[in-house]
Amino acid sequence: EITKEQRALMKAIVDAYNRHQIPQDVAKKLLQEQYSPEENFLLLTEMATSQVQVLVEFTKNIPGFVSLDREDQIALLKGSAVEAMFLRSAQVFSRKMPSGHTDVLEERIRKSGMPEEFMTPMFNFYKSIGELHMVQEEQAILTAITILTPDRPYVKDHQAVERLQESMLVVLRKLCVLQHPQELQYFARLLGRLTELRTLSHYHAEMLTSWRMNDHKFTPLLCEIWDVQ
Ligand SMILES: CC(C)c1onc(-c2c(Cl)cccc2Cl)c1COc1ccc(-c2ccc3c(C(=O)O)csc3c2)cc1
Repeated sequence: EITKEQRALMKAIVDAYNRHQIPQDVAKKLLQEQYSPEENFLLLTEMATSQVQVLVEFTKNIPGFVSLDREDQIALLKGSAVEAMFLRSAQVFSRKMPSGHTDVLEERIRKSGMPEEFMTPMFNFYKSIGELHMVQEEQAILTAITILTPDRPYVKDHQAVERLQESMLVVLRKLCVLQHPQELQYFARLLGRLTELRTLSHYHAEMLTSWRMNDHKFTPLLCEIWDVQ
């Protein structure tokens, strides 16, 4: 019962999601570089910077996004970047990466000078995403839904964003019923992860502050999207 235009919407989002990925040479660095807190932090910074670039390209391909008010587009990207990156890196964790990327990413995050108290919620989230066994379409649409969240700071035209998010929520709900017929509450569980993402995003803001305290440097792109420095 997915309509023609809903299928077109889903295809556009999934194609954009697959088209825009971290370049292999950047991802491969996870395996190559040394292990020291400084080296790990630098690598993670490079990953995040590359991921933000990928995220911007993906977002521009979400049907209707570029027709939104320009300033609202920026507000949505800034407000959702961390959450979208948690979703993306969570999928890296749950996907048994070839050549052991997964534990390498965990290893580097654990030894990057990140304050201990953020590790537990972060890795609990990664585990809870892994347990969902999301198909690629669900991952792509859930990321788009996260980006098109109307109540981000400084968004002016709530309505316009809500309309776009609404149409994607409808598609996601139908997809969940089709992909996970046994699990009646699967869609509700997926949305529950979005709530968890908000909490992680608040933790992340504190993490940034504590990193800046012991003067960790970020790239210009990250400074801009996270309003630091
Ligand atoms: C500035 C830096 C220290 C930082 O601050 N907070 C976070 C941060 C952390 Cl530590 C966790 C979650 C979110 C953020 Cl922003 C980070 C690191 O952010 C990352 C963002 C994205 C990846 C990431 C994505 C995709 C892929 C793929 C793939 O797609 O094939 C293969 S390898 C890989 C790696 C890793 C780390």
